Amino acid sequence: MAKLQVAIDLLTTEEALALAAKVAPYVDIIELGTPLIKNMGSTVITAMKAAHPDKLVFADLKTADAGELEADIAFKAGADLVTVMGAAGNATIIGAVKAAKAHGKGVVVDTIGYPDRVKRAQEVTALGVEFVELHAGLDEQWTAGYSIQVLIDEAARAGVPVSIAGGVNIENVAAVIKAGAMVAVAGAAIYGAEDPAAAAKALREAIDAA
Ligand SMILES: O=C([C@H](O)CO)[C@H](O)[C@H](O)COP(=O)(O)O
Repeated sequence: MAKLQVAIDLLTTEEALALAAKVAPYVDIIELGTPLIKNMGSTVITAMKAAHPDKLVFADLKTADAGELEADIAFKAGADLVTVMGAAGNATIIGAVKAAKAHGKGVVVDTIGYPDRVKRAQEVTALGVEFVELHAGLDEQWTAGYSIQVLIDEAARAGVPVSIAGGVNIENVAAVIKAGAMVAVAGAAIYGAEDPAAAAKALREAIDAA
């Protein structure tokens, strides 16, 4: 069954916990966004895991170097999954995977900004990562001409476990799952909604029906 991941791009632990409390019944993975972790530090990871021990807590570290060290910090704080940049060297990804194995947790590679996301997804899967995030970041999404269809087409030909992030919403989530993504990541479509719980519920239902 495909998973729903809520990306919490809010800036304080208090706001993140409040949102997670509303949407937890409908999501499988709670992502602590990079700006949130940069603002609050690893304490937000600990607070979220304590509040939601039954959910996978995803620390969007976007590690670019010192993979083992940064991953170890997040796993010790309570993370189940951490991200490493696909643009990082293989040694960084291998280091993070080493830390994940030591903790019984996992690494996700984020392909943001990488020219050939599918090729990199196939390469890093061989390094032992859990899955690869085909990701158009917020800046890319705000660039004229952006369409999530690019990521949907990439997922369909990746042939390795992937998630899709970058503008997932109720209009396109079924296509995201039908393309083969094992995880649909939704940030603004949930935290920016008037009723985040209703938005998460609708996404969950659309995923289950796809
Ligand atoms: O990972 C993200 C970004 O780099 C900022 O942290 C977003 O959470 C992710 O792209 C989800 O985006 P939207 O669903 O488009 O809000």
